[in-house]
Amino acid sequence: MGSEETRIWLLEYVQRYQSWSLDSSGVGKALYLLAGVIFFLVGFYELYSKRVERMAKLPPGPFQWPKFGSLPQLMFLNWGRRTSSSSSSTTTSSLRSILERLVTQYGPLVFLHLGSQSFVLVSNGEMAREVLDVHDAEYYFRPHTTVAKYLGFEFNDIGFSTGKHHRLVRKLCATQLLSHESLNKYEYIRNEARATMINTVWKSASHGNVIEVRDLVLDFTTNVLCRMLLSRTHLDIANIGLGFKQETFKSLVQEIMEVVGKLDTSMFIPWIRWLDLEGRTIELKELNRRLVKYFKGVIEEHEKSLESDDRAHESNDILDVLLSLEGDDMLSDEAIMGILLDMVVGGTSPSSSSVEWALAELVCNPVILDKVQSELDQNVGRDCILKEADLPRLPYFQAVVKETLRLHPAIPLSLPHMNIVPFQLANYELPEMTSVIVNYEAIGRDSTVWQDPLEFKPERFLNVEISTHIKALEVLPFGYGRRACPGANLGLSLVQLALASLVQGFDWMPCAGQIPHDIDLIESSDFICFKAHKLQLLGAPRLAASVYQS
Ligand code: HEM
Repeated sequence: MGSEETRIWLLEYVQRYQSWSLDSSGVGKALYLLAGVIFFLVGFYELYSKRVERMAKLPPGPFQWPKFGSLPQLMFLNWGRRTSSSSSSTTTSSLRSILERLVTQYGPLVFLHLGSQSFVLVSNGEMAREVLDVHDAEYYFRPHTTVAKYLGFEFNDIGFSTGKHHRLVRKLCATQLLSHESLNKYEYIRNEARATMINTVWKSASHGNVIEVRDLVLDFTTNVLCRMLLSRTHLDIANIGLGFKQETFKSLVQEIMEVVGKLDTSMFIPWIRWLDLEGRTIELKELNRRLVKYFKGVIEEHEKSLESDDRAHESNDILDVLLSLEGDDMLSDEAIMGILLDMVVGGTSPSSSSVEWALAELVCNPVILDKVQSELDQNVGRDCILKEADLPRLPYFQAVVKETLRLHPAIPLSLPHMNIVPFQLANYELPEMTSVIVNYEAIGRDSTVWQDPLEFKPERFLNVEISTHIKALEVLPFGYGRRACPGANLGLSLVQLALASLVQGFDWMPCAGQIPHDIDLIESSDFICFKAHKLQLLGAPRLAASVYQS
């Protein structure tokens, strides 16, 4: 085609096009539509290719829908179904069985985008080391959730605070509140609370009553913690003249556990938080109001008592210590309330759940129970109840405790460990504000580390120090790094003292009509992993009557 011909063809073409575009018969509209579709597709391709590029750098995980991420799939997975493990009667909760499925499908690092929140689930020791050890400083932040605001007293407690304040309260825990000296100082409280517990079981057992192990041990741990912290048992709380009707700290803590355990939509879609669809914010505000009322009363009482001459130089309980801090260490009322609450919640339930699991495993495995009792008889005898100083001389009993903490970690999933800037994890790039959840339960049950991981076999800890396994990040019942449990030593003392005393003091058997095999080991799906059904047992005293009455 010559240039003149081309010019004419183009003119004709433009004229035809102009007539189309001016034509209202529909062809023009169709062209506009087509242009729109092309524009949209090009835009979508651009966006999608960037998304694919971005996602290629993320750990593997289920498909993400725009805006909702993987929420729809997780919601439609069968939350109620329980999966029985093949090699033991241990049964995982529905939530954790879903996570288990994700781990099987995608491996030890799973990326989940839920609503607008990013999560990474870490399920083996090697990956946990990256988060809790190598890059601990980058991953120790916590997201600012509604729970953190109201139960962390505006992020001033231990578990939800960060930065300078977190460093200060952790130092206080290590050097004063939960130090070895402090634990020694309060040994008499543990012994007195233990005596009450043993006496309660003895009375119930003499009447042939069924014993609810969880309630019993929760009473013991709450008594110890409340006395250490506030010099009062939880049962006193209704009497402090604050207008509470039969409010006990135990019931408050129970309510807290229930609210914390609930999943709510605004966790994943924060911009609908103001709607408070599930009414959770109202619940949390109300709990905060009652806690503040309670704690303020106790703080005032302690302040008055400290001002009086006789106690000014003598700190008796942990609240006294907190109120006596001076200079840079001085804490606000919010921080004091946060520390007290963290210690009661963190200290009571995990210790009680560990004792309940241990006793359930022992009754299910009578041969192991027998060995523990023989060891106690040989080393302590039957004329007196054991002392804490006897515990290091009971290696088989110690192995039972360690095995319980491995197989049934009280806190199976960590709180979120968050990075505030984008960060590299293994070969992946995690966007900022990703919440890393460490799956402590999966780490302790990793079949590449532990033989028969779902079997209760204390023998595996007989000749190996648990600290060796902890250093290798193969079992982490108390977490690791900056966010590791500050109350690990106290927790361990409570579990050991309660369990050893119950096993030395009584023979334990299932309720009438049951055999050991009937005791289920189904886990609850709560933040603290209790048995799904409370352990009910019959006890028979094995020591002289005078031991239970002292
Ligand atoms: C058997 C008993 C206990 C177990 C199994 C246990 C377990 C744990 C675990 C696994 C964590 C780390 C969570 C994470 O990685 O985010 C933790 C943190 C914590 N625990 Fe414990 N704990 C026990 C007893 C206690 C006691 C007795 C106290 C206090 C008196 C306590 C107070 C805390 C606090 C305040 C945190 C948060 C630490 C922080 O974020 O800096 N725990 N606990």
